[in-house]
Amino acid sequence: MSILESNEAGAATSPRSFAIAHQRPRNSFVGCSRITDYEVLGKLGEGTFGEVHRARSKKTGALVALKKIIMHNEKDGFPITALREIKLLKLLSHNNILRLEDMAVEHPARSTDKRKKPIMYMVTPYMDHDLSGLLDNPSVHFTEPQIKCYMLQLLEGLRYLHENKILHRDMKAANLLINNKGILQIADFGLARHYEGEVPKAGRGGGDGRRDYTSLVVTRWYRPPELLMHLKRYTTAIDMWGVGCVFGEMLVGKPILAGESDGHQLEIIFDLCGTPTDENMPGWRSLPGAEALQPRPRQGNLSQRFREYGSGAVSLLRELLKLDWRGRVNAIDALQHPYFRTAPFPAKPHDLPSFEESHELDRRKFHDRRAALPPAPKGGTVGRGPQDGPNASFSSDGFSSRNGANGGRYPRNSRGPEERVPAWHRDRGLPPRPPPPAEGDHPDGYRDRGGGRPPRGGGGGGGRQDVDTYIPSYDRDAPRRDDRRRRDDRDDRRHDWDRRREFDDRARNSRTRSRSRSPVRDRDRDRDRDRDRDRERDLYRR
Ligand SMILES: Nc1ncnc2c1ncn2[C@@H]1O[C@H](COP(=O)(O)OP(=O)(O)OP(=O)(O)O)[C@@H](O)[C@H]1O
Repeated sequence: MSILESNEAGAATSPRSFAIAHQRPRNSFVGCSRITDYEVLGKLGEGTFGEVHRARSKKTGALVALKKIIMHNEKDGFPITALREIKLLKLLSHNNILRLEDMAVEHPARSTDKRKKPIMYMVTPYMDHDLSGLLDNPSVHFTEPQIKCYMLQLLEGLRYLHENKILHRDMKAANLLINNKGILQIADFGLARHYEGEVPKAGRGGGDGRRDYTSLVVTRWYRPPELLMHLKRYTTAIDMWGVGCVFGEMLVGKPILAGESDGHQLEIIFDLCGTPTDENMPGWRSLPGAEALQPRPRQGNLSQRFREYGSGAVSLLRELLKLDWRGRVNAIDALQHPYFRTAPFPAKPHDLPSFEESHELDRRKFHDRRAALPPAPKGGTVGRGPQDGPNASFSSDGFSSRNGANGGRYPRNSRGPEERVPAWHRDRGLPPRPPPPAEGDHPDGYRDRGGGRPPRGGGGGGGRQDVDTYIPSYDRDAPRRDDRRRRDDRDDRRHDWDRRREFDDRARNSRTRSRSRSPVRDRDRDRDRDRDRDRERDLYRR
């Protein structure tokens, strides 16, 4: 039975039946503890919600992660997005879904301001890594059996979510947590919601959507073409596209579709998957965001770009990155793909090696470590081939397969100009900081067309393709991955003016935060970004 029971018309029933249908044992959620029940050990990451800390339970001795719930606008009360995440996580029970174990409350000290509200923390088991942090660690090398093992777990988790009528809507490497027992868990349900369409069935792809949702979901690099073209009646297939991006990222060691704006994102998708046609993406022309599109005809270079990872990987990637969302493979079928039944076979989680912790904040450490490695001799990498260097495996398309995935099996035939640069000298593809949305853009992705009202109807809002709908945040000192989405688009039930206000505050803060006090450092950083941008552009032009 589905967690979210639906009536005959397919509409959601009450939260009560939602909870009744839930199988999770009662004793698996403590309820509300005090923060003093935990010993805080250090910061792991900074999300849009707030900081995430590592801690130890004083009662059980278990290591946990405490995610602080930030009240962006205190007078609005507890954020609805956090409530959604808590509600969903309390109900979910699967080995590949992060488990919410407790909520902890921190009361302000008596002497302080009486108007201060208590701070709430979500308590989840501590996971040693997030996938993007792990991929940033220059000493980590994924093997093909390992990639298969993570992929199977990811697909199992997603099959469970989709069967239970839940859309994750923020599938990305940073939201996949991995522990040193080889277990992968899907995290961050701040954007997740109940799905009211048909659950996926074997051999039937994602099917058709039944109702409209906001199209401003999913971090840009992992956002499928139908969302970039503002389809509102979307399906579970949006999460499957994200799985395809994560799969490609595990193969090459860095994000495979790192767009700099929504328009650029579509362009690089077309480079990889081909230009949409009535055959490969039926109905695309009538999507609101496709009105102004005149894409240059291309066949797509997916097979060529991923050739070195073998035909099985290419075939699965093709299924996951299908432009046609109705025909895109679902999790049930992806789990049956021959890729997982051909040698080298998937590893068992307990057979995987353990790694040094890698979280969002560790990335700075890896960044510094990579910078400290000896520079490559100019014009070549003599003595630093795949066998010699710590991560020296190169790819002809300019995407570093620095994992040396499959224990050095990859890549086979790469002999392009980029391979003259050692992998550790190549960034994982950080784009320059995109500009904030143009004046008049609404935070949920539609543009004000004079009347100031959102467009109506099945397709939702058409937006300008050169407008960013997601403002990433960067580290103070170093540019960081652009896979962190602003959180203010998370609640499609909030009023637009609330979101606008929160969005403006956030954009202002992130602008101030991103400038350091040192003009020299700012200048160097801007120069680095420009260089990275030029390099990325060159890569995409190929
Ligand atoms: N249970 C956990 N164990 C270890 N690290 C964790 C855990 N939960 C979160 N983290 C770390 O904290 C980071 C931010 O967590 P999370 O994505 O849940 O926050 P968020 O506010 O939703 O972030 P975002 O703004 O990216 O959506 C993660 O990428 C991960 O590095």
